[in-house]
Amino acid sequence: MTPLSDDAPRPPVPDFLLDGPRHSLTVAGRKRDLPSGALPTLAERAASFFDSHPDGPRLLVGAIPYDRRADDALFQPDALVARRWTAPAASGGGTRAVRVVAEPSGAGYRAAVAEAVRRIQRGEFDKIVLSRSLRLLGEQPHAEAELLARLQRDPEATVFRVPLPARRAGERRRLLGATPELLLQRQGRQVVSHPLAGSARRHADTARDRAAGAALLASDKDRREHAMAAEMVLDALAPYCDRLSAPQGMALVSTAQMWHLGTRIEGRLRDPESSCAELLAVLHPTPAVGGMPRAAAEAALPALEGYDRGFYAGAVGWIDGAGDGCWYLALRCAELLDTEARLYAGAGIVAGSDPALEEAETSAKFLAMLATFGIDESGRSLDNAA
Ligand SMILES: C=C(O[C@H]1C=CC=C(C(=O)O)[C@@H]1O)C(=O)O
Repeated sequence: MTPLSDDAPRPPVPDFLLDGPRHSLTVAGRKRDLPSGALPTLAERAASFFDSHPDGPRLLVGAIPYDRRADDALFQPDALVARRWTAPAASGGGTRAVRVVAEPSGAGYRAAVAEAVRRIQRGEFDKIVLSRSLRLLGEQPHAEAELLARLQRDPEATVFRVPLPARRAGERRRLLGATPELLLQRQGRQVVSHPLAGSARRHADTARDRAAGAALLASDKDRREHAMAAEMVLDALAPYCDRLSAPQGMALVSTAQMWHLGTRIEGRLRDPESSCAELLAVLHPTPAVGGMPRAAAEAALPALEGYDRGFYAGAVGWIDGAGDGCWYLALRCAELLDTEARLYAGAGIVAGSDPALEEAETSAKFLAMLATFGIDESGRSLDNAA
């Protein structure tokens, strides 16, 4: 990738940020947008972009939406910021009053899960990830720097902030969150993907927390849910690799709030010309966010969820002129508009899934993001919690 420049400005809120235990990138300024398009055309658009703009940086950052046919949002930055971004000291802005509107309602979500389980029993598909959303309606714009600083408190998650295309004149739209899941990293001939699926809420009490992790690792439902995601990633990468393995097998992965089942997959590309964008087009969406088989789950998803996911469960990251790149799934996130934030969380549904437990799992996945707003799921301030 383009070398870092130490004199690049350090913005109060970066134009694009990816900051986690294994990868970190901050950029300032937006030089040019990549003409948008669907994921299968990304590799071709990126190649022609770098050909026609040799001035650099040879880097594109941004987001791809959940729907692989919908337009992505990538841009070439003015500069890379050398130092790790942390919120400016006096960013201020604590908890603000917000009203929480669940879309769908809890009952609506449980009904969708029950319907998905019936369809799985009928053999329409084996797995589908169903999400629900919470709209946080406030009276003042959200303090973005403060939200990002709070997200950065979890050392296991990768914090991201990315601007999204406006849907109407004057709209300021961006996505921020703290994701646990690496979709794809390509560095030279090395590729890594770390699919997660199967989840349990963590606990403050150490013994209870360990027991929750151990129960997850032993859960047949969660292991089946996970295996479908890991196998699809292995199958998708296999034709591109001359070596491909999951050295540690299925293992526990944690964030501050959640346990997950994860399989770290590492491979070596057969053809050094296979670019990150080309591989993304094959991988996305994996059954960690979509379903299995992909086409049947995709066809059922819009009616079961009742909304367009937009960039939630898409991916955020970068690609460069050498074909390298690094992309994380856009999970545990909020789409910020002026005074509104929309949060999303999903859960993998397989045979035997229980609607109430899946709803509880999505509530647990909302915890990290809600805590950054200082509220619980019903909008009560955490500062006043007994
Ligand atoms: C779809 C989400 O999580 C995915 C990642 C990890 C575990 C998952 C699960 O157990 O269902 C999901 O596949 C989300 O956080 O919205």
